[in-house]
Amino acid sequence: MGNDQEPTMRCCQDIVMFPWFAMGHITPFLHLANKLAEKGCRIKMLLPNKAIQVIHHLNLHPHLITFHTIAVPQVEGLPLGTETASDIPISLAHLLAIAFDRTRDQFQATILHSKPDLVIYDLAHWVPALVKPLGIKSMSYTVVSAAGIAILLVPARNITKDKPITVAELSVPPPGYPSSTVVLRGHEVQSLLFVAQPFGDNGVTFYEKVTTSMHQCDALAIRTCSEIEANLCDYIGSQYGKPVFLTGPVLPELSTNMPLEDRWATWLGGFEPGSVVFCAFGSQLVLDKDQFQKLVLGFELSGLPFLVALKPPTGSSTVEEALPAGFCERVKGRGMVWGGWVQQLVILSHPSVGCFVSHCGFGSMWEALMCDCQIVLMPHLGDQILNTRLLADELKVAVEVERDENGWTSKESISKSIKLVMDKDSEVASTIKTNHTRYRQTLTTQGLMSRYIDKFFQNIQDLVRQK
Ligand SMILES: O=c1ccn([C@@H]2O[C@H](COP(=O)(O)OP(=O)(O)O[C@H]3OC[C@@H](O)[C@H](O)[C@H]3O)[C@@H](O)[C@H]2O)c(=O)[nH]1
Repeated sequence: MGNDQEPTMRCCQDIVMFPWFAMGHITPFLHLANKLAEKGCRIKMLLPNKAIQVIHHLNLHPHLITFHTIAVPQVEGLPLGTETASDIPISLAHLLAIAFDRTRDQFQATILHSKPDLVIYDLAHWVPALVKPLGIKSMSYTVVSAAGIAILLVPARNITKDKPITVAELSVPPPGYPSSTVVLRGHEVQSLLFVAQPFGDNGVTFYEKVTTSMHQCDALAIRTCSEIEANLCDYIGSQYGKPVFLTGPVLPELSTNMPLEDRWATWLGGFEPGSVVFCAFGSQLVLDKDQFQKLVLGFELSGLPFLVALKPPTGSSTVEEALPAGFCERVKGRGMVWGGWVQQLVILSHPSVGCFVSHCGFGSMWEALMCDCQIVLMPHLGDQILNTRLLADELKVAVEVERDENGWTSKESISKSIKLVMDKDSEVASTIKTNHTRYRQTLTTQGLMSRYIDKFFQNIQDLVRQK
């Protein structure tokens, strides 16, 4: 515990973590906790009970990382028993945000009792005001890319309740924005207008929540690395006028030595090295039936072997019942559409897999960068679009599937992109392969990730020592 009498001797040993109630946030917070525990920190994570049940097995240091249950209050309109974003459709997330803000008293009681040196949190914009008077430092930790923040969630946007942002304003990057490639195009802006909508107690908007969180804390942390997003991180730092500490992507140890399920090992083993196209769209996305059918028809049209792991589309209880007529017979022996969870990381490292078709969620973005498959991207929501621009247009390690001005894609566009990256004689395929190899080698350099954690650990020590 820090010693207020001897500020210069204080060290950051006791940390409270309070992530937004979504598994995509809670899991990376726990990965960071594991890394900090390796350095001797004691971490208390404040989480809903259901989340604790789901992730407790990922706690590698139970004697140092403890979970403290936060009861999620009932909010009108939120289904009974909702505790995390996984329990509800995305359209109800704003109600969960109200419940999240109403856990403030529980948070405060825990802080008063534990008196940590540092609170690491996200989206709980009221945390700095609660902990500062107690002499406790606070740090907002962004677990999505810097790209997902820099163009939208910065003070230069100046979105207020009285002056909601228009599509035209959002189409132009904010003043001083450092990239001409990581930008939004046409129809994509529509999907980001939600930032000006209420997302929490007392009508606070998503934009206010994030910008207040990032304004009022003592330092910012982002789960990325400068090899990929230096300019965007610098821009965020200059916008908020405070240090930005990078943790690196903090991926769990790549457990590719974990055996692949027999079913997939046998199936993939039947194909030539680098020939199979693998597709998965993360843990949340549910396509509508038309999009789902176009997608699988695109794989069929490519003529290549494929393994697609997707949730059943809207209105179907299985993927089988949603497949186009005659599809199974036509792709028999070379194509598989699976409606359940698969071991994405292990599959990506299988020698037969040569191409990854991804929605470019933040986790998948890093997994794509680290594997040696060709990458084809089909983003659907906010940060996935910006991650896609980063990989396809800035780093030039991937190809994005063409969409029309309504955001729709065709089976021909999907097949064209897959064939383009899989054609060994195509210049595009060879350029993205070369660039991808260069970034992969940089990111997998021995010691790179641990240097990020060492530096981050030092950063938080220095932070808590500041008056
Ligand atoms: O079948 C599967 C599907 C997915 N996965 C894993 O699940 C994880 C998915 O995480 P992603 O961040 O890529 O995507 P999600 O859609 O689940 O995330 C969500 O939060 C992060 C944001 O960037 C995304 O925009 C949002 O959708 C990856 O680690 C992937 O390897 C599997 O292991 N098997």
